[in-house]
Amino acid sequence: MDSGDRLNPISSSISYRSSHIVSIPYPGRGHINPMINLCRLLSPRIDLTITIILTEEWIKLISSDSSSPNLPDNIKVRSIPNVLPSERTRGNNYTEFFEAVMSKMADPVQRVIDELNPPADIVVADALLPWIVDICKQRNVPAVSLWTESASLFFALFKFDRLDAAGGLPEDFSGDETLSYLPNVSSTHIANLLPNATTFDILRAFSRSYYWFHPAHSLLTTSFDKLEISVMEKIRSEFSIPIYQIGPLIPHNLLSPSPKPTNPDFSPYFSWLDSQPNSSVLYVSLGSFLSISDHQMEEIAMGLIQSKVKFLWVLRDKLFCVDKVDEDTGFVLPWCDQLRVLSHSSVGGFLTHCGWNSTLEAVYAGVPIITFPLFWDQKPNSKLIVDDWKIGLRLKENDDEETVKREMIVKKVRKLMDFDDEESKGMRERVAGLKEVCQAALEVGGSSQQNLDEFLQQNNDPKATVGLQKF
Ligand SMILES: O=c1ccn([C@@H]2O[C@H](COP(=O)(O)OP(=O)(O)O[C@H]3O[C@H](CO)[C@@H](O)[C@H](O)[C@H]3O)[C@@H](O)[C@H]2O)c(=O)[nH]1
Repeated sequence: MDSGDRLNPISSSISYRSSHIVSIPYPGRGHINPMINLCRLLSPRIDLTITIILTEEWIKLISSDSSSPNLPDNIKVRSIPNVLPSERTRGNNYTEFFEAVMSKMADPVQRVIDELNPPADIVVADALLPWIVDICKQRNVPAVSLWTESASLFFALFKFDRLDAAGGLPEDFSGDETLSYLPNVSSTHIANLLPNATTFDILRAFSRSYYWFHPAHSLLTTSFDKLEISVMEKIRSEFSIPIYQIGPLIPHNLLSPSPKPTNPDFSPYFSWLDSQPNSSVLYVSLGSFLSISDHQMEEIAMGLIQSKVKFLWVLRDKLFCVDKVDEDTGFVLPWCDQLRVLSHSSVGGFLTHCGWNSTLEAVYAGVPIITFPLFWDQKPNSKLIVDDWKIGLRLKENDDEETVKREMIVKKVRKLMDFDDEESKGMRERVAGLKEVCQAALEVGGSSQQNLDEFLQQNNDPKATVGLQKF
């Protein structure tokens, strides 16, 4: 993308009466989930068709997810071939995956866009897909960017890119340099944004790839108005395009009614959760694609068991020490309906890798957190959780520690789940406060709903204002 692209809005003068929205998520769970939730929110609001473009592999993965109900009739899914490394191995070589997304997805996506009938009136694409700019420009279709990470990270990358473009980063960059300009966030070592960041080429590629929101028509974020106020003010002062905080984009409207044992969607872990005392269970999930060493897994398993706190643990492939886990200890399973689990009355804590969706889901459910960030935005997210919002504890006391030992896991788990512990009580109170603000944002007339309405009104669609229903 040249510097001109950064300054010239695509089709900013077009007023579109959107009848066909084409949605293109980045091919990863943490991006597809919020994009699909956005489509679900839009679908009843205006008279439109929505087409979501996914790889064949992702279509299979989504349709096998029993916790996710069928899409409304006006949302269609179109496939592109599996031109990327498989989701099952994505975590093994993230750089290779990212490069494939940058170089191999654009052609099949534009072929699908060109086949659509009726044609696309507007494209909503993940902020990580910069090639969408040229596709939209060539077809004179407005493009909207969806940002699925924190506003703080957005601002960090913006500043990083500025510094880089102005030659402000040293040649012998080591990663030890800090990003110290984030309002409300204490300084972050750049190396902390990536695992093994001995060079910053990938960070550069990431920060460049975000830059298509300069020519975008508008920017949607999965955050909500009162969560990251000062950093959002800074972002707004730097960008001329409209920015709408419409999150969290989580399936909260699908939470009720809860599945009953007679329902085919009912899974045994709900019965197990139902049988536990209030706020007694620690929910453990370390994300959808990154792997942890076997040794670390073993320490986590033994730490959880020795803590004597009951746990529900999502383990995707390897079932560690499962033979030692019975119903009096915990419950181990490969996948769950996470938002429903976090919202269950027996869940009182969350040990998480701090993906932004998981973070927002914990805030929505009012559950305090033990942070165990692995990669990318997860370290800054952990910082927000522990230092700024003060709703969680770090699992690692020392960042240089290679493996967190079982003794530390026992200590942190017991502390978080101890209702008499003053620090833990404080965290519970603060997360309950955030929960209220978050749920209010999603209510009828709440800020996220109003912002979504404003976004729709920006399209000059006369039907856009009728959508004031609960979403
Ligand atoms: O058993 C499970 C486990 C996860 N989830 C859902 O999967 C999503 C996971 O998203 P997230 O918590 O953001 O984690 P990742 O999939 O790891 O997300 C990637 O994308 C995020 C958004 O860009 C980034 O913040 C993360 O760092 C990046 O790893 C959430 O909606 C969870 O509710 C389930 O439904 N069931």
